Amino acid sequence: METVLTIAGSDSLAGGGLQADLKTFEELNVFGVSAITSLINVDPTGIQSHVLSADLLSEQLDSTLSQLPIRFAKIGLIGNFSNLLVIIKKLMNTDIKLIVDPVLFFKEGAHYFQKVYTDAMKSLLLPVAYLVTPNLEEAAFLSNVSKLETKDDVQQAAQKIQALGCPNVVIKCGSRFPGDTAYNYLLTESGEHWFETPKLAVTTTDGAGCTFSAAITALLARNYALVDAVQLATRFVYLGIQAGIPISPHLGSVWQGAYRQKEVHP
Ligand SMILES: Nc1ncnc2c1ncn2[C@@H]1O[C@H](COP(=O)(O)OP(=O)(O)O)[C@@H](O)[C@H]1O
Ligand SMILES: Cc1ncc(COP(=O)(O)O)c(N)n1
Repeated sequence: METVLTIAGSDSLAGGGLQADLKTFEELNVFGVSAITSLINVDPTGIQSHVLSADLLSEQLDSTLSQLPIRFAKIGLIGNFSNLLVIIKKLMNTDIKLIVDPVLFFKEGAHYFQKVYTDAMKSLLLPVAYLVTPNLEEAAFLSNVSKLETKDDVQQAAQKIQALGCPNVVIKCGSRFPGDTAYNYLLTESGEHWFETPKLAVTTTDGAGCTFSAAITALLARNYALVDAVQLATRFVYLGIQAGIPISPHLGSVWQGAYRQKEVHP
């Protein structure tokens, strides 16, 4: 069985973050290990974040990378500039393929990141990544395209993000995009693909982005082609949102077990 690594924050409500990643890995038949960057608490007042030290992150990365044959790693919430530098230092001269979920704009509440951090994400992390999976707000931020309201806007933003040095980009249009359809747009060096599902009128989308990106990571580790991995990840997260766990009138978590229950697996 393939071992995949998530470098992410902990979300105590377990919708997103490393909990979502590890559950998704388990459901998709890869063995998940983790390096924790930070602890996040989501409550009705917003998000509280506690970033772990660079030394603690470094030790976890050494432990996993030195003892396990890892070919794919997913990077979620990093939290600050020093932890971003640790990740770059440990991973850039390896053959590990990096799937980066930027986690700059949360739907669970507002959170501010320093410019030195967001600049480093653009100039240091994306150029060494294999795939980046921004949500609509992150895509607008990374591409400097102010409004993503049409499919043309999304295509243009993906091209600009690709130009930062990451060969493959998936923009998750999700609930933020106008209309009744939830789109994912994949741009690779050899072409483009749209994936779509009906938009669900539910609040159980905490963890949707993490789950989607983790599903792609697991499937790539199982040698799926990127297009097929994005296709199946779209289905996996759709079912997870549909069967999600409501927490408050505004918030609920994706349930990663939905795909196992609904689909027949050979
Ligand atoms: N309302 C929705 N209905 C159906 N699918 C959705 C909905 N919201 C999000 N998704 C799916 O969840 C994935 C994550 O999207 P999104 O919630 O925008 O990302 P993030 O969690 O990073 O903000 C999308 O790719 C999309 O497939
Ligand atoms: C530690 C952590 N990282 C990321 C998210 C966002 O999750 P999503 O964008 O998938 O809703 C989260 N809730 N917690």
